[in-house]
Amino acid sequence: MGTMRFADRIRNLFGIKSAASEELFEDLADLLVEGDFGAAEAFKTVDALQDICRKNKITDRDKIREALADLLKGMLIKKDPPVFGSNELGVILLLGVNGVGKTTSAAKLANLYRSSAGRRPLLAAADTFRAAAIDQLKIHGERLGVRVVAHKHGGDPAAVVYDALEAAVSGAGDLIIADTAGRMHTKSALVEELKKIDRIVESKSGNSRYLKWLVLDATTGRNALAQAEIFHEAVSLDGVILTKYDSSARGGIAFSLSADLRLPVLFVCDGEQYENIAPFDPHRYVREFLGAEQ
Ligand SMILES: Nc1nc2c(ncn2[C@@H]2O[C@H](COP(=O)(O)OP(=O)(O)OP(=O)(O)O)[C@@H](O)[C@H]2O)c(=O)[nH]1
Repeated sequence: MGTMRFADRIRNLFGIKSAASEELFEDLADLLVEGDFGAAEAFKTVDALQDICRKNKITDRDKIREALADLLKGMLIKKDPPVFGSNELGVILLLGVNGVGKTTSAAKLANLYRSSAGRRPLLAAADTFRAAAIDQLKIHGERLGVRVVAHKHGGDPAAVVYDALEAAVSGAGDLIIADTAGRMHTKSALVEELKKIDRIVESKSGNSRYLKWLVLDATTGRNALAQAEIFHEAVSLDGVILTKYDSSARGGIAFSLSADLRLPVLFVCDGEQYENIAPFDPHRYVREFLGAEQ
């Protein structure tokens, strides 16, 4: 992405004092591609922007930027995070490759839903492939005072979720947040395992509200979209959590997730602390993407 932050470059592009030219739109298309847009989508967006500018006789760069902001906002699927009913059991399966921040996000969600919605979360350590993942979730559980349902390393992850469901039904909690494996011996083994967990939760969750969220590292660019495609195809996702949004290397993956996969971003995480999670705010996301000052 070069040495200059993407947001700074976008800001520079619109900061030039001359009137808009064909070149501005060409540079913008290039920048959008660097900001995690697919090439086709970047050109489509810039074409639409040029149309709007022509129709409305907009030539001022500030006004073009405003039109772009509206266009980008319109691309994003807006979906509020779920509010669970008072007698409703929620089951959230967190998916994603290793290192994206799944375990941390599970802990953040447990903390958030407990403090803001009065839920009684249960963490389920369904990444049994990596011993450290189980330990890490247990540490979060101890720190937060949240019960962690775990089996031994190498155990059956579907059985862990099953146990968490039994525990919840017998009164131990009303929101299961399950951490799953991000890596196995092969990609197909991982996909098969996730499908199996999905089948079991689907069949055992009865009247509960079962949701599948993918955790994506906002700094991994188009690679994040490739991950989303694989997981979405395997288990049909309900939404995305974007992590590491505090990094300057973040791009605009939410646009492609909306445009290509019709997947909403539900939460954005911007740090390692439990409080560093917030519902996705399209307005703010677009502002920051376009290099607005914080
Ligand atoms: N800066 C920043 N760091 C984060 C964020 N979320 C998670 N991390 C860090 O990213 C690293 C990986 O997070 P984990 O939660 O262990 O990731 P995981 O996806 O569970 O990965 P595995 O346990 O390896 O499967 C940790 O050092 C986290 O503290 C975030 O929003 N911002």
